[in-house]
Amino acid sequence: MASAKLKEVVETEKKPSLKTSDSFSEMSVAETGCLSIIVLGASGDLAKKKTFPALYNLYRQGFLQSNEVHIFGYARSKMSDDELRDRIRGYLIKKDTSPEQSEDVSKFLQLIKYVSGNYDSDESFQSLDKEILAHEFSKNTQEGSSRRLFYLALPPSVYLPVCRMIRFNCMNKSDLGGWTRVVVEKPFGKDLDTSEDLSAQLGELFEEKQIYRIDHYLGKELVQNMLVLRFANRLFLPLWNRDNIANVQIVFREQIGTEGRGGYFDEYGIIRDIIQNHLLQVLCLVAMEKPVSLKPEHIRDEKVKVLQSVMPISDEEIVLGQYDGYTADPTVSDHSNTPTFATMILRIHNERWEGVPFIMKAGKALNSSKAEIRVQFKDVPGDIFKCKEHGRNEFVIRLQPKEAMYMKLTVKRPGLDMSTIQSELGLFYGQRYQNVAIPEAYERLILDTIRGDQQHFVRRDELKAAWEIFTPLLHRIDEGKMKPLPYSRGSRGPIEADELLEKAGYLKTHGYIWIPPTL
Ligand SMILES: NC(=O)C1=CN([C@@H]2O[C@H](COP(=O)(O)OP(=O)(O)OC[C@H]3O[C@@H](n4cnc5c(N)ncnc54)[C@H](OP(=O)(O)O)[C@@H]3O)[C@@H](O)[C@H]2O)C=CC1
Ligand SMILES: O=C1O[C@H](COP(=O)(O)O)[C@@H](O)[C@H](O)[C@H]1O
Repeated sequence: MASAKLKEVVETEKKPSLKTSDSFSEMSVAETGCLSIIVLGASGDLAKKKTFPALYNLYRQGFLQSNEVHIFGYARSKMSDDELRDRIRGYLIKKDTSPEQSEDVSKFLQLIKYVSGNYDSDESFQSLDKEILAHEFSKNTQEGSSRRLFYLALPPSVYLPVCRMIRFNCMNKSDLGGWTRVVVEKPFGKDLDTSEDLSAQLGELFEEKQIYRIDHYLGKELVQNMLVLRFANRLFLPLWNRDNIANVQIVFREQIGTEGRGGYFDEYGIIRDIIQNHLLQVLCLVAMEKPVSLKPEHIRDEKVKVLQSVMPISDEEIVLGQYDGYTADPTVSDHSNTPTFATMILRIHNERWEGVPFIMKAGKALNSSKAEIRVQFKDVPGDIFKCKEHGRNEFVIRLQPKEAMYMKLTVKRPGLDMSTIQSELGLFYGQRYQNVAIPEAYERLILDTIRGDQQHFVRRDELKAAWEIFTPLLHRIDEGKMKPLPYSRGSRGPIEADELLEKAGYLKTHGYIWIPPTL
């Protein structure tokens, strides 16, 4: 008996914990019941490309154990368990997958069961509940201690009926340390009113602590690094303000257009798809004050404050674009006014940031794919080197691809002359952390939902404040009062966007060429 107990302890120590693993956040109850993860919309794009691969990666690393977890795919499409597994397999097996990994994939796929049903049918959700219960009984889980995670990989139009069905048919049966949590994808609404309406209705069904509004940018390595960078480095503390920073750019560029998602995109546009959520979340982390602690509520309190300090966006500080050929997509309206590109300036009215433009830029069908934060510092006062032509210090945090951060610096040009040149100090993750696999954003965030850590999820008041910033502008665009400018596929977007940047005070560094480090 004693040795069995010892074995159990050792095994628990070896196994990666589903509880929050570090002192950054707090966790509470002992969780012993089995875990059911239900992916609603299992036949869809997000599920196959992101959700199931993230679950597989968690399984592979031991965060999901086959003796306690079961995964249910749910959608209307008729298919067998094996048909769903075959669809997913193609996204898990790569050219370089080893035979051992293929075996792991097969074992993982055996944990998946498919249930077909409608999104507004009690009967369908009662069948789903029966399947989940059967799994829970098979694991001898005491009723009430089981954990149920519902992931809505679904179009927003069905969030409410689906949440109702979960609430009335599929909840964890009583409170014995178990739980029911619901992960909701963006977009959460289309403007302030629709979002508030959705929040109010969801709020009648679930408590805030059960709702996980996912924004996958919050799961990206360098986005998660932002608070550490800002608040754990003495170097940045005194510089991070209006006295030293001239402007900040937060940029998302994508080479692909809206192919395959034209119908969805045409209804939402680039501001709702990227800027109102992903880029705004990044802005919060760049601009917020130091939280009292790293508790999720303390961090989110500070994010809300900075959002509430953003001023209304002026029409003179926006450039919208639409790429040539966008409306040729049969799922897009011929006369669509939807922007596929936008550059705009946000201004934060507080002591730290008054007068510093935050330039938000996002576009599809551009000449490159990347996401980055560029913090441009002011000129050195009393410049004795007359080095203005070499440009300003700029701190760049490249979120993707190839995570990196580097500081553009002015140095003495090597050689006999006393002249200056622009160079850089850099940290390139691929080079510095060669043996570390950087987790996918979804992987990290799904693990957080299982651990009950809401730090990297969007709170209701945060969402409201975010919609308050963009709703007036979105309404002007929806009413056709603002028109997107045409731009060519594969270009930088409308030329007017670069002019806006210049007007905002961004100084481009001329003649500087970054030489990527080699391993
Ligand atoms: N795809 C992506 O890259 C990303 C998606 N998201 C968000 O994730 C969610 C899911 O996206 P995605 O997977 O692309 O969506 P899909 O369009 O692929 O839809 C998912 C599933 O929902 C069902 N469905 C589709 N349309 C309807 C409808 N009108 N009414 C009821 N059910 C419908 C279909 O399953 P069936 O017919 O079998 O029931 C479909 O397989 C969305 O909220 C999206 O905004 C967020 C970030 C990235
Ligand atoms: O949410 C979305 O994000 C993707 C881009 O995600 P990334 O992690 O590859 O940067 C974007 O393509 C899509 O339009 C949007 O809905």
